[in-house]
Amino acid sequence: MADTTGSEMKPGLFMSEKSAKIFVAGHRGLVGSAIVRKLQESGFTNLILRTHSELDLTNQADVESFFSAEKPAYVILAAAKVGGIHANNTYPADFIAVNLQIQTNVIHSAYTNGVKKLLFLGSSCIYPKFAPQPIPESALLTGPLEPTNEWYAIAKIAGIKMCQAYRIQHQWDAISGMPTNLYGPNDNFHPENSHVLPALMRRFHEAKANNAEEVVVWGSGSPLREFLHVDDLADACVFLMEKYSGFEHVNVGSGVEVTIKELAELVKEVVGFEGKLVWDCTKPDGTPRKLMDSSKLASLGWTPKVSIRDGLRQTYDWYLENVVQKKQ
Ligand SMILES: NC(=O)C1=CN([C@@H]2O[C@H](COP(=O)(O)OP(=O)(O)OC[C@H]3O[C@@H](n4cnc5c(N)ncnc54)[C@H](OP(=O)(O)O)[C@@H]3O)[C@@H](O)[C@H]2O)C=CC1
Ligand SMILES: C[C@H]1O[C@H](OP(=O)(O)OP(=O)(O)OC[C@H]2O[C@@H](n3cnc4c(=O)[nH]c(N)nc43)[C@H](O)[C@@H]2O)[C@@H](O)[C@@H](O)C1=O
Repeated sequence: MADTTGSEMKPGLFMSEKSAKIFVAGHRGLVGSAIVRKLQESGFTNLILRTHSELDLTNQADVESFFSAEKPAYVILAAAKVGGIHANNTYPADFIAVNLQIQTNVIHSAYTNGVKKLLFLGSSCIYPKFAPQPIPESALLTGPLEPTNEWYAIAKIAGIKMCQAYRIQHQWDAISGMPTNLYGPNDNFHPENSHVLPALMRRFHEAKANNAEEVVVWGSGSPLREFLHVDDLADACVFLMEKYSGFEHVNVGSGVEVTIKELAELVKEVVGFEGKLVWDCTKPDGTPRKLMDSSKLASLGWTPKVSIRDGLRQTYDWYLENVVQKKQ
């Protein structure tokens, strides 16, 4: 029986192959665009990119044709159906079906077409609602999930397990990273379907522009969330492609958490809104806390660099230049 952890695979090839074909799935998104920036900054010259309209990753035949024609050497899977607590709670069928289809198609076709290494991205929501904090990788599947996003979480857990199954049966180098809540340029600023940070940034900006007296924030404000700037995540993804070839998924967090109330006050300050906050407790809080233990990644030698205050300022500057000014 082969080594079930696939540990015979040797990391350390990726950074030496700057002309290797790398398929970044989801390259226009928050994470995918940051990964493209990081790979280009690192000197990679042969990125294979396809927009959603050029290649619908839920279409198995089209994904197989793409891989058969392009034969990328590496794949970073940052394409998914993604949204905040309201979107997850409202469209459970889309979140489980689309994500299972995308990841199953990409992981399988990558393997059958000779990709050397694939990085799958899950999320911190894979862990039980009341997991021990900070949450170690070993907490996976040890308790009930958070109901507002369990459908998305199940899809992501299936992605981790699929990577592990291909490592066991085929000795194929598929690895999984579990990012915490992310933010930064190219985020989704949709008023209803986005995550909390971009939602508040847009809402505070519009309130300031309209001289509104108050801004509604969802929930009680008491949940805690860990945030990581997407440039740090992209750096961690390239780091994992180079340094990690292991069976278990790897948490990718900042280790810094804030309450939603503290986050709202921070965003309010960065945007410069001077009105008051009103809390809409008809909206769900979701999981009370999901601070991850990222010591496994730290032990490999990676640490985050962007502080939340600097990250918020940089993201708001980007929002003003790329969203607000474009509308004028
Ligand atoms: N944002 C966050 O806070 C976190 C994100 N993650 C994970 O990071 C990854 C990327 O998320 P993020 O960048 O935030 O998401 P985005 O929504 O910003 O980007 C997702 C990308 O996937 C593309 N996509 C979606 N469906 C399809 C499809 N059927 N075929 C082809 N492309 C498709 C989208 O294209 P288009 O927009 O044109 O449809 C988009 O470019 C996901 O795996 C997510 O689970 C993990 C933890 C936190
Ligand atoms: C990334 C990860 O995290 C997601 O879960 P989440 O962290 O609960 O997502 P969220 O950012 O939407 O909410 C965080 C908190 O913030 C509060 N909140 C206040 N006001 C707004 C608001 O205006 N919008 C939103 N979305 N939330 C708000 C909201 O009530 C909640 O208490 C998964 O869906 C899934 O995508 C996943 O894997």
